[in-house]
Amino acid sequence: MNATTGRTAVLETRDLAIEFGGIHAVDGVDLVVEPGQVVGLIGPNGAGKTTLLNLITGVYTPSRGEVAFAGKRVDGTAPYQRARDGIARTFQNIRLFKGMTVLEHVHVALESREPAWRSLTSFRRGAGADGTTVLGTIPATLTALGLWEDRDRIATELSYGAQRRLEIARALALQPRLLLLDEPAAGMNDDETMKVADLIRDLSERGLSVLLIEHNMPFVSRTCEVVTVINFGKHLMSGTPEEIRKDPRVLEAYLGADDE
Ligand SMILES: Nc1ncnc2c1ncn2[C@@H]1O[C@H](COP(=O)(O)OP(=O)(O)OP(=O)(O)O)[C@@H](O)[C@H]1O
Repeated sequence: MNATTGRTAVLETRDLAIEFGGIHAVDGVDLVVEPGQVVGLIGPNGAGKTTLLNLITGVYTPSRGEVAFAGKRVDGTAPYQRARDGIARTFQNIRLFKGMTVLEHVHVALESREPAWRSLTSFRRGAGADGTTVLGTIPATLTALGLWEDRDRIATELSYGAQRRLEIARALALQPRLLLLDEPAAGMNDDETMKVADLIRDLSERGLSVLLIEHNMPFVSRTCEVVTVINFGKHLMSGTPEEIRKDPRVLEAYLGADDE
């Protein structure tokens, strides 16, 4: 519970950590995402950003610390359970199915959303087995992502940017409360990048909470209210995009990295 707002955070990690054979990939990170907030996660290559997402989604089990989703501890639950609870994600490397159309990808996500017994008896957060997503209907979702015209095309034959947009559409079909995006703007041109940024703002205005990893600072500035910087697996600072851009600790972290 946030002492200032009195609201329960959608996501809260406390002292979250994992090590791989002596490498402290994530080392005691506290992170909060409030309802409807877009939080950016930045840091040099190898800082631990994707590993943090993998801890939040349950791909990895933490060596210490906690993950709470909507006020309830979820560390220890399986990734599929967290997805059903309302945590959806996209990946740094595009993961689409060969031979499947755009529309089929969204339908598969929709069908995986509920256990069969539950979709017969109830609906969750205003959506059941009726085909609704965060953006209303599937056509509305695909239209918002500029994919409706391409709905019958084989997904892997789309442009790289369109494939990334499809991953977001697919994640939205899970009707999440928290959307985790790993470099959503990678491979997109400037126009596509800004359209996706505006879409993310729109989603947050509809109440969706978003945690995103991104290196593209104009994109981060346009979408995120708060940015958290991690370096060597540790929380370095949090602030507005403007505060982050000016902070000497952040500049130093990036300059100190070989490949940034
Ligand atoms: N499964 C794993 N086994 C061993 N080491 C790992 C594993 N996953 C991540 N690491 C290590 O953890 C550290 C953090 O990696 P991670 O991919 O989380 O960084 P990142 O901030 O997402 O980097 P990038 O911006 O390059 O994607 C790196 O040193 C990486 O090599």
